Amino acid sequence: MKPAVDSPPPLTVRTVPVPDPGDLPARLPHPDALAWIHHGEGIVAWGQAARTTIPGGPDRFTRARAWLDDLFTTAHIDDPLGLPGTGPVAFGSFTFDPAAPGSVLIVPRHILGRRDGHAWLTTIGEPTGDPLTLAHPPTPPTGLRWSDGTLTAPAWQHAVATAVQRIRHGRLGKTVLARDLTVQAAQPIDPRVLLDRLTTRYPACFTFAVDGLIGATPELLIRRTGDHIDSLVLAGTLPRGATPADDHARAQRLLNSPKDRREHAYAADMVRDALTPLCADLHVPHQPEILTLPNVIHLASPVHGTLDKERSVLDVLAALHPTPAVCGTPTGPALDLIRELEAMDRGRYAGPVGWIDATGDGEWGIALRCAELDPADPTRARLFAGCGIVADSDPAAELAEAQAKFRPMREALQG
Ligand SMILES: C=C(O[C@H]1C=CC=C(C(=O)O)[C@@H]1O)C(=O)O
Repeated sequence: MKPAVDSPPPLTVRTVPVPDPGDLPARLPHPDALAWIHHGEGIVAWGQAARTTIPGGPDRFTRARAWLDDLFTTAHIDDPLGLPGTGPVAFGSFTFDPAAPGSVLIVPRHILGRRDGHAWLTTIGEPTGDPLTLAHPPTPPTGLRWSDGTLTAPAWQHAVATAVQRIRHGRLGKTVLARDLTVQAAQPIDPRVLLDRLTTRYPACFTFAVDGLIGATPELLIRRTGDHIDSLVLAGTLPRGATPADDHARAQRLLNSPKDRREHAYAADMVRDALTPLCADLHVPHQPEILTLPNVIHLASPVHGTLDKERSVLDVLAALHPTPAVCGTPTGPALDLIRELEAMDRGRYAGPVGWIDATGDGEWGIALRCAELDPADPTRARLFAGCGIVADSDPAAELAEAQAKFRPMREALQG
């Protein structure tokens, strides 16, 4: 069965080179923004030429791919640049829980991109005047009121303590527990303000916006460029220190912490196991390195490989999600424990988020450090943060880590 879709007529797609557009979020003409930006480069987009929602189920990535193949293979494409992200593109965001509905793919009407000295504008369907002149300055959110989400901080610490007990006495090595916060603003929250603040403050992260899910994730799940793939596995975290010397000491502590190294190894090993059958060669470092962000320090393993045959970025993504960075090890029992102890619907938090073009190239992150606007009331949003839990995790330290992971989005909202 195919996903529930409108069946659009064949797409007409035209990509043209444009002068350097400068700051990408500043070019978005209205709040209904799509974005993927890293170190100031990437794509922003608006309008909808086609859209599908994908039900939960083990075949959801295959369904997504089938829908895109139909759309892109029948499209009339004029793309003199032929770069990753030129021609037609779909933005996507999948729910964390494979059984949950709510995953979405959107093919925008207008895509503005900048990469490696090239800039382009892609228009899908009939041109609608000059979309680059439509920008209106967005208004920052005001009157913010914060509340606990599903669990209070003490209740969440209790859930962490329960997870630790289950891990010590069961066959589970690791799980990942998240909590949510809610925020209420006086007016609808404009994603462009959040994108602007996140790209400025977290340039090394992948800043994204897809259908009201906005964030800046440091974790690259998979990038495909031709037959080359990259991934950045993260797990093991400390909040930033107060001084450079303190940061240095914390980085050493992280590298030498058996608890954090174990937490990281679960994630890196799973990514290696999932990618090995898809690759002609694969490099996963033996030791993690340190990634320092403005709010936290992570253990990080950059992974690179060459695919053994033609595979879309979605095929690779299907083999990876959910990794132990957001779920645990083994996957099934870890997922069951998350469903039981978090007592909330993660929605698209911790799911894959990114873009794919007609050649199968694309970049997908794990949707972390993010907020989801309430589709029924855009003055409201839910923020999420989670932590890997292993046998020797300390609930108070995990709470402090989660607070540090909320910071990018809290501050993007607060100014
Ligand atoms: C689940 C989150 O982070 C994951 C990614 C990096 C480090 C993590 C950790 O050290 O716990 C988490 O596995 C989150 O930010 O909500």
